Amino acid sequence: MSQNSCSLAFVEQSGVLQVVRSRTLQLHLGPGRPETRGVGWQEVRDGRPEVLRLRQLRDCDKCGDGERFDNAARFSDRERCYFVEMCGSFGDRSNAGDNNNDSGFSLWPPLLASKHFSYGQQALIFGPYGPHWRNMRKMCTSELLCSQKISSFKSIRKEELDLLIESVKQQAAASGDHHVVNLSGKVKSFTVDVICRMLFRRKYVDEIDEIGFQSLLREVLIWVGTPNIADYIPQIAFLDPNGLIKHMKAISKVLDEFFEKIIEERLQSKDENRIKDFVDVMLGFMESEQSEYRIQRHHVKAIMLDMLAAAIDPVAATTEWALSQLLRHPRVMKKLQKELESVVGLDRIVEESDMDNLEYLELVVKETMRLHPVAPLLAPHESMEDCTVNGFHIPNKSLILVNVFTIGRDPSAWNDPDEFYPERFVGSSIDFRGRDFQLLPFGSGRRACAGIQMGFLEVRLLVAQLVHCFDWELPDGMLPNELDMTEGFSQVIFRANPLQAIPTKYRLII
Ligand code: HEM
Repeated sequence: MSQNSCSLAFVEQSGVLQVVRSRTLQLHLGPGRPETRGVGWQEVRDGRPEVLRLRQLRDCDKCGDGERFDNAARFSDRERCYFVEMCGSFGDRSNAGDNNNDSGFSLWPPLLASKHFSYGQQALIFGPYGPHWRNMRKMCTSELLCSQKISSFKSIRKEELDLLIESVKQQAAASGDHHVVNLSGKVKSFTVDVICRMLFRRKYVDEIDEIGFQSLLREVLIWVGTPNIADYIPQIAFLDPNGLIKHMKAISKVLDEFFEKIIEERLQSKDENRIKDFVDVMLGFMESEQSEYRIQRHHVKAIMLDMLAAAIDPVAATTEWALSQLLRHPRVMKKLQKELESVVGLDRIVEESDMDNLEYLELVVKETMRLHPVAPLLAPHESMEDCTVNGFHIPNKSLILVNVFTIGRDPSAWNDPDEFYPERFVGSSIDFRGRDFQLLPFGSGRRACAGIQMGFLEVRLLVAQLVHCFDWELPDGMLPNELDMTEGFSQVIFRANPLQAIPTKYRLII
């Protein structure tokens, strides 16, 4: 019998697991849907129950495939895992009694991938909570992802949106009324190009770049998401048991050379008049003695990689799901188009300044993020101190997985939870910024998404432009309710198959 199953047997026989289960069931039953809510919090003293639990969840919820959850389960060598399915149990910042666990859950478990792709956990994502992380987080939120900086890149977003709309128009014109557009691909290209221009002012396209930039990024995300035996058993990491470390080292070397080239070019050219991109801003801090941000060259590179990893897929996936839901719900699509007609008209394109007046658009995006949180278990968190949640003791160094997918479909929190119905938010104060625990697409607390403002803006812009400029139809006479909504696997939950649709009419009169 392996050591793991031995300890499991001991735990089962000694009744510890049972006690924990029944105590959990009696006292802490989560409000999750019946088929998944066996426990609100589950304590696991061995890896296997956790893996089982995640598999059950996958089977019941269909919110991703096995690999996704195997990834989460790879930390199962840890002594304990807590699986959060309860609204109101995670990161409550109200300081109300024992629900204030934000500081307790601010760590991310150290993975080997984070060592190789984060310059030894020197960046924001993967960075251990502490003074350096706080300094990096402050720099990112106050200097790079703040409102002022984001709006300084307005012209970039406009240029890229114009290019997107023009390319759809041209494709449609070239092949008549029935040209099928790969909306997923278009949206993804937009997000890549925008973040590249914000970061280092250039677009990197596979065909023209010898490194194959997008492929490289894809590789990083794949390796970060691939279960690594060395994460289970750190003692054998030096043997590189499934060869991942060798691959990660090779990719991080190529990336490092790429980032070095960008930094060198930048240090050589001193054009003071241009709008400062993220690299300019960070190099400015690096060179300044007075800067409050203690940052060195490897931090600049680590943040570049963070931004590329964090800004592309979540925006692309959320937009893809929003457009899919609109195609499945012609009533909602028409209502959104009506709003765009009345707020913007048909004689000009949507501008960023219109966003605040497009209330229904906001509801559509909120409802999309409720049903399709692109990180359904968020990132794995780790407790950094003993704490108590709803009377349940969580020891230090426990893995915390928050099932925002189930929370977003919890029937005790939402009427008709599986329905796509944006109107449910009319007159409701529920927001997605981490204070309302029914809706946590960006996480909550100190480790919540640092790019909420930019992400929310980009998703609304993309959806608004595509729906304002064109009428859409599904290919091959497919009916709206026949559109496949199966989720695929990646670090972020995209559609399993790209979203394809036909732009049947250009609606604007310009
Ligand atoms: C709709 C778009 C987006 C969604 C749904 C989203 C969602 C998330 C989620 C769920 C997390 C993990 C939170 C946790 O585990 O508690 C996260 C982290 C993060 N996101 Fe986003 N994100 C989006 C867009 C962006 C954008 C555009 C950026 C900008 C670069 C960004 C930057 C980050 C960063 C830096 C972190 C790590 C924060 C930390 O560890 O302190 N995100 N995001």
